[in-house]
Amino acid sequence: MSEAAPLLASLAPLLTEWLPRQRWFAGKGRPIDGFTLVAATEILPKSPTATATTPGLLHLLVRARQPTQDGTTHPTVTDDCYQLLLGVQDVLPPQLAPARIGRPAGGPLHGRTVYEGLADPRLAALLLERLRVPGRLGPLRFSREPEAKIPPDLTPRLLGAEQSNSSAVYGETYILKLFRRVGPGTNPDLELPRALAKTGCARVPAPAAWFEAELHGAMPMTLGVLQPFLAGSADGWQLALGALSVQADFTASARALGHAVAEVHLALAEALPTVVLRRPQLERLAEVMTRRLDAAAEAVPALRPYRWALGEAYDELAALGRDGHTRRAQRVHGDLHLGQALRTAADGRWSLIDFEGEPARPLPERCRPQPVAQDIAGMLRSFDYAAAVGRAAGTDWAERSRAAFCEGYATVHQDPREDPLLLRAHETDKAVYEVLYEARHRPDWLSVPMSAIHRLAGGHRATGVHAGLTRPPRTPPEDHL
Ligand SMILES: Nc1ncnc2c1ncn2[C@@H]1O[C@H](COP(=O)(O)OP(=O)(O)O)[C@@H](O)[C@H]1O
Ligand SMILES: O=P(O)(O)O[C@H]1O[C@H](CO)[C@@H](O[C@H]2O[C@H](CO)[C@@H](O)[C@H](O)[C@H]2O)[C@H](O)[C@H]1O
Repeated sequence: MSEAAPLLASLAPLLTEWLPRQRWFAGKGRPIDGFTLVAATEILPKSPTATATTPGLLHLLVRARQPTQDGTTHPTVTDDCYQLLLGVQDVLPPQLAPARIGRPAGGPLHGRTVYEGLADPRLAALLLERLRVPGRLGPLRFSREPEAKIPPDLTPRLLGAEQSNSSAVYGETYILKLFRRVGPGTNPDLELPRALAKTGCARVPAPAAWFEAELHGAMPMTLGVLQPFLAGSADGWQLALGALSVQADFTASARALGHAVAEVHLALAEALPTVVLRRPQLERLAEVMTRRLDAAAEAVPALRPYRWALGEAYDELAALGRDGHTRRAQRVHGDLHLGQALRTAADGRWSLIDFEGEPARPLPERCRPQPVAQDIAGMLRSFDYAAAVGRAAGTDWAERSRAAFCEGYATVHQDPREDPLLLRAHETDKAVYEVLYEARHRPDWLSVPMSAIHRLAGGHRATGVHAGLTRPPRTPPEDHL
C-alpha cells in the first residue's frame, strides 16, 4: 500500500487510545510512545461502486514502542508487533458502534470511520473466503490442508470472551484464531496440532487452514489458524466451577482428563524430537527457573520473602543431575490449565486446545523440549485455582482431583507422582509465573497463586535481613532450556 507514512500518522492517535483497552494488548500500564508500520494490506479495497455503507478491510502489522521498567532495574524499550484487522466505512451502522476505533484526521482514510474488522460479519466472512482459497495477497500467504472441506457462506460470530487472542466461530463448524501479538516463526499453536494430526491423534482439533506474513528475509509469521469448532463443548474450568457450586465430586472427569493429556504427550513424543536431559541440562533448567523466580520477585514484592525457600525446589532439581540422574524432554503444550481442555457433551470426550505456550515467553523458549511435568504441573495448579475460586477451601476437593488426574495420566504414561522433585520444581515455576500473571492482569486474584507459593515454600518466609535479598549471582546458563 502506498501512503504508508500518512496512514500510520493518522491512525497513531486512535491506536494509542484504543490498543491499551484491548484484553489481548500485552503492554498495559506502560505508555505507547510511537508506532512503526511493518505491513499494510488491503484485503478488501474500496471499490468504485461502493456506497457509504460498503466496508473496506485493512490488514495491519504494527509495532508499538513502549518504555518498560517491568522486573528490571534498567529501563528498556519493547516494540511488540500486533496484528490488526481494521474495518473502514464512511458511516458505521449502530450495531457496530462498540467496535468503533475512531475517525483518522488526514491520510488516505481521512474522514472515514475505522473499527475492529472482526466484529463485522461481512468482513469476518471475507477472511474465511480467503482461507478457503490458498494463495498470496501482498505479504500474506493463505494455506489450506488439501483434504479440508470448508463450506462457503458459514455465518461468522466473534467470540465474546477475548483472551490473549481473538477468535471467530463460523457456522458452529470452524473457529478462526487470530493471533494478536505476533513475531517471526511458526506459532506452536499451528505447528503442534498439525504434527499431532499426522500421528492420528484425535485429542486436538486439526488445523484446516492458516495464514502467515512473509516479510523480506524473515521467517514466516503465523497470523491465524482455522480449526474445527467443537460445538456443544464446555471447558474444564467451567465444568470444575460447576461441580464446585453444587459441591460435586470431580474425580471421574479429572481421571479422564489425565488420560487425555497423557495420550497427547505420547503423540507429541512420537511426532517431534525428544531429548535426554543430563546433568548440564538439568542444572540449566534449574537455573532458568531461578532466574524467572528472581525476575518475578523483582516485579512482585509479595514474592520476595519466599525466594530462598522456593529456590530449594530448583536446587534439588539441579542435584538430580549431579547425582547422575537423567530425564526426558519433549515438545509439550506449555500453558496447560483447565481452560485449555474442552469436553464435548455428546460423548464426554476431552480435547486440548491452545498450544501457543505461555504468551509472555519468547517463541524460542516456548518451542524448547521440556519434561512433561511442566504440563502436568500446570493442570495440577488449575485444580487448586478452581478450588480457591469455587470456595472449596478447607475441603479436599483439589487434592482428590489432583490425585485422580495423576491416576488417569498413569493409565497410559508414567505416574507423575513417581518423580516428586521434578514435579515440585515445575509446580513452583508455574505458581511463580501465575503470581506475575495475576499481578499484571488480575491483581484481585493474586492471593490464589500466593497461597500456593506459601504451601510450596513449606510455609517458610524469610524474615529480617534475608527478606527481599536476591539470590547470589551465578554464571548465566546457556539458553538451552
Ligand atoms: N476448537 C474449538 N472448539 C470449541 N471452542 C474452542 C475451540 N478452540 C477454542 N475455543 C474457545 O475459544 C476460546 C479461546 O481459544 P484459545 O485458543 O484458548 O485462545 P486464547 O489464546 O486467546 O486464550 C477457548 O477458551 C474456547 O472456549
Ligand atoms: O488461556 P491463556 O493462554 O490466555 O492463559 C493465560 O490466562 C489464564 C487465565 O485465563 C491463566 O491461567 C490461570 O488462571 C486460570 C483460571 O482463570 C487457572 O485455571 C490456571 O491454572 C491459572 O494458571 C494462564 O496462566 C495464562 O497464561
